[in-house]
Amino acid sequence: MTPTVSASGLSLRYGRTPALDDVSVRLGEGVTGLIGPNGAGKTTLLRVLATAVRADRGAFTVLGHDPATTAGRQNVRRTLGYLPQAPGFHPDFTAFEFVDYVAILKEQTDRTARHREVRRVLEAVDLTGVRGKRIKKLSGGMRQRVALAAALVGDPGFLVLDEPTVGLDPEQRMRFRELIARAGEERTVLLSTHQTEDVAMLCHRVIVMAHGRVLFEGTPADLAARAAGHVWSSAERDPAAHAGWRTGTGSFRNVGDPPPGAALLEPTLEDGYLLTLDGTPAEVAAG
Ligand SMILES: Nc1ncnc2c1ncn2[C@@H]1O[C@H](COP(=O)(O)OP(=O)(O)OP(=O)(O)O)[C@@H](O)[C@H]1O
Repeated sequence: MTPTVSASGLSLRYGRTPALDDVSVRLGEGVTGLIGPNGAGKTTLLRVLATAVRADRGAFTVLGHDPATTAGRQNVRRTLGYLPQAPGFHPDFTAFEFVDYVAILKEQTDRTARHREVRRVLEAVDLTGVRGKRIKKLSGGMRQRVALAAALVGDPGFLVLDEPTVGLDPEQRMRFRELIARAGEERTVLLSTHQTEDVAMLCHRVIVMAHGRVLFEGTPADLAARAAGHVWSSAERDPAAHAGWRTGTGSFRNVGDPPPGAALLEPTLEDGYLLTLDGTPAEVAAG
């Protein structure tokens, strides 16, 4: 992987809380998923990389630009599309007006070229038909697409998406995944999510964070493989399992250290994630 975004030793404290604790990551073209429990530091990492907040320590570069200098920071911002966790829409704006407003903030001063760009990004997220509608009248899924369109203005090389699939129904989520996959074809996308399914279906790399630290960085297959030999089925709940639940077939699926002779199951990414959070030694997969 040729890294397009590299961060090393990022640390940031809020009072006594280490939101980021010596975080080093490398991203390449395509979609990288960032998963971790509430308070893991995902949003903080995205905000640092989006130059919305500065780390106390550490450094990073985005497509060769170093935000440590004013000029470098400006270049990082020019190459960036950011979809924050709670996009601040003006509800009376139409979809077109909102994206146009973002395009103005992104220094697109030529009105004709800017409007062409606004139409392009709204088309890219399939919102052409409702571009004149007020945002308050759009569904949650459509609003998320307006926010994605705004992030895509100017064709940024680095797209930062903070939990973009939250609150979407399964069909909307599927459509949104399609759009993100398309967006990731020729650029670097970092996507924070609580859905291991988003990662399994969409991401070529995955980073697991907890307590401000990176616990795993590698491919989704590497993460699933961490649980090989640690997932088994049983007729009754196995008290030795770290986690276990009754499945639709009535048998239990257990994750942890199996008893001798257990009926081992093929691990999923979610199994690997659960075991990683459960204190498996921190590991960074090669590549
Ligand atoms: N502005 C802030 N002021 C004080 N503490 C903060 C601030 N932002 C984040 N924190 C704390 O930093 C830690 C990391 O928070 P962060 O929002 O980055 O986690 P997260 O992984 O994005 O969580 P979630 O999945 O719930 O969005 C948490 O303990 C949080 O309470």
